[in-house]
Amino acid sequence: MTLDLSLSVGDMDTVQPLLTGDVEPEGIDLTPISEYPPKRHRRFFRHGEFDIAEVCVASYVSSMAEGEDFPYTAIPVFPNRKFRLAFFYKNADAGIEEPKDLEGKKVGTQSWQTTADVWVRGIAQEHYDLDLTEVEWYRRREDDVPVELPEKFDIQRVPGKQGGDAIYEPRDMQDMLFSGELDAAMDPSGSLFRAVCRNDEAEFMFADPQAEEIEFFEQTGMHPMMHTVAIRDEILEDDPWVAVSVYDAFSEALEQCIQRNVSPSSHTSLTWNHLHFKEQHELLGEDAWEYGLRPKTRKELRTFVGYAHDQGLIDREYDVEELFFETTRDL
Ligand SMILES: O=C(O)c1ccc(O)c(O)c1
Repeated sequence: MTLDLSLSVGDMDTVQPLLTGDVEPEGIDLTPISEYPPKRHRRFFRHGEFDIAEVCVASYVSSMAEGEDFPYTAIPVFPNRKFRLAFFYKNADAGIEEPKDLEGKKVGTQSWQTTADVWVRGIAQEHYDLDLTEVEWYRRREDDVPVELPEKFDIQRVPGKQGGDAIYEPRDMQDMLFSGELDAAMDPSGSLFRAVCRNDEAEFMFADPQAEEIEFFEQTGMHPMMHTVAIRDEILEDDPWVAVSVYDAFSEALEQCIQRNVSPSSHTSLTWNHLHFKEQHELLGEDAWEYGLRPKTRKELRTFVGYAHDQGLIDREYDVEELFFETTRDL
């Protein structure tokens, strides 16, 4: 007998074979649903949709707070990794040379719990000496897993488009950054990236973000994970084999993705994709996208948990093992 389960993931190449049905987890008849990250995370964490979902690591660790009983557990699969220093922008006239100059300034972020922004804030603090408590933060969205944030952080809501009793809709971060109402902003969605590439009012925080990211990798060996995969506990309680079956399916999908990327074939309009992949492989190593709890991934998770703790998202620094379903800790 097979189980009928729903799965929501993004549309990244790492998970495409699960969306197309080219890869099917053993014993499971999957209904795959592709959904854009913030909406997918909200639907899973707030509304309990989907049996299995690719989710934001920060909201997942926040859901583990003592006394809370969120009904899902992750497996060590990380379909989306990015350095994110290229997703950090400044107003061109704000007089910001380096992240430390953001002390006393206004900085936009998505939700406090957006994993990409947790990484960027943590790296800015650890590697660029930015005191996060000295920044005036503006967030666009409430966190998907509500937590009480420490008062030492000055976090305000981005002003709404309309005043009065109108339903709150945050003002556009691009307008606020370009006009100088925000001195800097973080945006993992890519919409500020496109705007910054086309306009002079704002710039990348780092003059050469790719060089900055490569240096970060050379110093730390980390390729930050954005997402993990969570499964509803009621399924794992009845059928614990689902965890390894889903892990294996994500691993097979990743392998197929890598095989496509290395081939100079006709599946992409990126003319130099195979050469770009070769360059990435030489820079980041064979395990750039590894799944499972190997030493590199353990370091990334420990660092992330430390950042999440420093930033008030979790009340203690969880051990890496605690984060994942028991049978998937040693795969
Ligand atoms: O909050 C966002 O916009 C956003 C965008 C892309 C992501 O991968 C993500 O996790 C969040």
